[in-house]
Amino acid sequence: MVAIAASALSVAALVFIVFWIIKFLMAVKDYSRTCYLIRQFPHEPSHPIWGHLFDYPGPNEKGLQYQREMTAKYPRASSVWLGPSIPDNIGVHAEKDEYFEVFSVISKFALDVILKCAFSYDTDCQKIGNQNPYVQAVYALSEMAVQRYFQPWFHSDWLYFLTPMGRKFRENCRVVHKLANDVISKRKITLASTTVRKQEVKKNCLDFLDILLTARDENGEGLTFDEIKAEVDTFLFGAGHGTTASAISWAMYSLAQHADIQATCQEEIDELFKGRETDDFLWEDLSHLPYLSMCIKEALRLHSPVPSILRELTQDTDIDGHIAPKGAIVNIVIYNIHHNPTVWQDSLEFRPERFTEENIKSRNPYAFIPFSAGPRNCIGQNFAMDEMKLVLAKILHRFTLVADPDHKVEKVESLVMKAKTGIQLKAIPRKQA
Ligand code: HEM
Repeated sequence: MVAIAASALSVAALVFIVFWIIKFLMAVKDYSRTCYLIRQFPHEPSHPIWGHLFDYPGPNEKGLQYQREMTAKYPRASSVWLGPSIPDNIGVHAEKDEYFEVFSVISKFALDVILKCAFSYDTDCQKIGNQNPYVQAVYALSEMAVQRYFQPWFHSDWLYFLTPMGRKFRENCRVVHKLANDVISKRKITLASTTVRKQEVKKNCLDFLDILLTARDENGEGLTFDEIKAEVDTFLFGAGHGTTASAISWAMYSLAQHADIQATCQEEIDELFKGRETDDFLWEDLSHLPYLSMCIKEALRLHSPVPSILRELTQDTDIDGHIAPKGAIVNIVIYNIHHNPTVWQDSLEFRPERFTEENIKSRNPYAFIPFSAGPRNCIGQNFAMDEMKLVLAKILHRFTLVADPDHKVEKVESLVMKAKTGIQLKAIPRKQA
């Protein structure tokens, strides 16, 4: 009798242990999958209980192929919007002779740019600013995704969505997805019904959304609504606006800190305008700003707007004599690569001459990877470089930037590199400078 009870007890104990081992393995799997999903834009969970668990794994190869096509053709799409590409609010602060917080001004600008260039969509985030529920939701989601990432106990969807933060997250997802849905649906109708848009598409005046909606594979099949939405999300949140906002803000900060370097940029820009009647930039001007380009690259190195990326190993990999197993998630810290003392002497110094052609040639190409490297590198990098050149050239043509000497700027790693209490700069109109 005792023996039967003992063996029943050990079977129960065994079942209990196996149950917890399975639970543990599922939690580990859930964790790595969540890391992956958070790396993409955290789209709205498709199921009330399972949340993201059985959703599509972010943008697929077919979609990325279209994205690549778009970036190859982008000058035509975005040159339409070369005109107003200076952050409106800088002029307002300059008139009042006051310091302004750079991230908040530039990120609204960058959101306007990507919405306009990729989707021909006017939001005017710069004017409406934080009162716009859409802008609010975008910022809140970026913050929440980072908070969640650092709280592993919330990686499980069912627990997270029971919390007030999880519910707020979901609410914000709805706001954002409503906009994506509206933009796509409206364009579908315009494409189907207006000859003007069709002619534009024929003439190749495409924006990113046109490409997604009109592209067909070899069997004549297009992307589904959900696939298009995944691509729109990647462009808007995962990739196209926070990154550029961070890069422009930090470049402005470094230039403000180095009056001599800033002045050299201004001379280069003024030279372009000699003998011209308007101060509109031409598309060709972007290839005649070598010194400004060097400053931008040095800012990308020094501040690393995307500080780190994750990769899942598809095979056992020898890293410096240590074998990292297949399936492991590896964190590649771009910021550390950009501060490797064996490559970059005095790495915390802002020195644009590190990017003269000669210096670039003598360096390992993997020493500088702000846009990552390899087959999944940033497909928006040419667009981003042009956007940065254009906006910085426009700002420096009109203003001289000065940093607030009483404000301490401290880096804080988020999805993109930010400053703990922001960056405070003043823009002084150049005639008075
Ligand atoms: C200075 C600005 C930018 C920086 C520093 C940057 C950096 C990066 C990095 C490091 C990656 C690799 C991410 C990873 O592997 O986890 C990436 C991917 C990507 N970026 Fe950018 N990016 C910038 C601007 C943009 C812009 C403006 C767009 C869109 C117009 C864009 C679109 C993308 C897309 C779609 C991917 C995913 C590519 C893929 O998975 O194959 N990026 N970016």
